[in-house]
Amino acid sequence: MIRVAVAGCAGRMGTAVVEAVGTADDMELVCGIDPHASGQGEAYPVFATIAEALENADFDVVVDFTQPSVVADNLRAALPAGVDCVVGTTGLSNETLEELAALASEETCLFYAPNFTTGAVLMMEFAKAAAPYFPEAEVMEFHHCNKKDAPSGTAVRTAQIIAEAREGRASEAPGKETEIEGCEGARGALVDGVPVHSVRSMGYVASQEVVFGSFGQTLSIRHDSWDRGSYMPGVLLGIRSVGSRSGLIVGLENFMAR
Ligand SMILES: NC(=O)C1=CN([C@@H]2O[C@H](COP(=O)(O)OP(=O)(O)OC[C@H]3O[C@@H](n4cnc5c(N)ncnc54)[C@H](OP(=O)(O)O)[C@@H]3O)[C@@H](O)[C@H]2O)C=CC1
Ligand SMILES: O=C(O)C1=N[C@H](C(=O)O)C[C@H](O)C1
Repeated sequence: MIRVAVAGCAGRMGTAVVEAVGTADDMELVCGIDPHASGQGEAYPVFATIAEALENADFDVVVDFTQPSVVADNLRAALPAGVDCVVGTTGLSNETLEELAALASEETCLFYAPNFTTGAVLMMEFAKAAAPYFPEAEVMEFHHCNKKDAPSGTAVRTAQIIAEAREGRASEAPGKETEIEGCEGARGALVDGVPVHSVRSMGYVASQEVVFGSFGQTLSIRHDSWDRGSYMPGVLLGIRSVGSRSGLIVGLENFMAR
């Protein structure tokens, strides 16, 4: 049995992870961690902080779906204690992830996936394949209005992948210099030179469209998550995979079978 703790267990994603882990035959939900969970009605122990959980419970893996402002401190506590970390919380830079991974004991794994759906992973792979053939690329992402970070982690990763595949070639489309005074932001945020546009609205869970442009043609690659259940097979795959890996691993593609 893989012994699992879920940080952010009272949140939108944490609630779904608790349920998914609870139904997996090879996993045991040891505890939740969330400062605002009541700890009363839950069928499992809940601690307010990861420090309390590490002191009072024994688990192999912590799954973190908390907030950009707290995830780094959670990892700073878990990694030196030899607990493998499966991280979905977005907002950490590659540099911070590398610094945190250096705190891990030798056999411990820090796994971060900006998106746990197979569809989004494929969207990014298709974008990587298309990028060298198109002079222009823009990323539009659409999320529920309670999301705390913008751009999304998926959009940041997609822009990085496109920039790498373009090998430094800059976009030829008119850029931020064309924004009208007082309307700055109209051309989006530049992430590694790729404009990213973030929409926040009721009605969405998470969607992203990557639009590539060339002479007389566009190519649109779109992915939609309409239910948080879409992330759960990827989260469970991450939990099952980290025990046999060590160091920093970024992206669900590292564990997906072909
Ligand atoms: N990688 C992926 O595939 C996905 C990633 N995400 C990311 O996951 C993160 C969480 O998203 P979502 O579930 O919507 O957010 P929520 O705000 O619904 O959930 C976060 C939970 O974490 C709690 N929390 C706050 N501080 C701590 C702490 N120190 N320790 C433990 N728990 C804490 C919050 O409590 P309180 O609200 O009371 O502060 C809340 O209950 C975001 O960064 C989001 O971008 C989301 C979906 C998919
Ligand atoms: O906050 C969310 O909901 C999501 N966050 C992740 C991100 O920032 O990319 C993954 C997915 O888009 C849902």
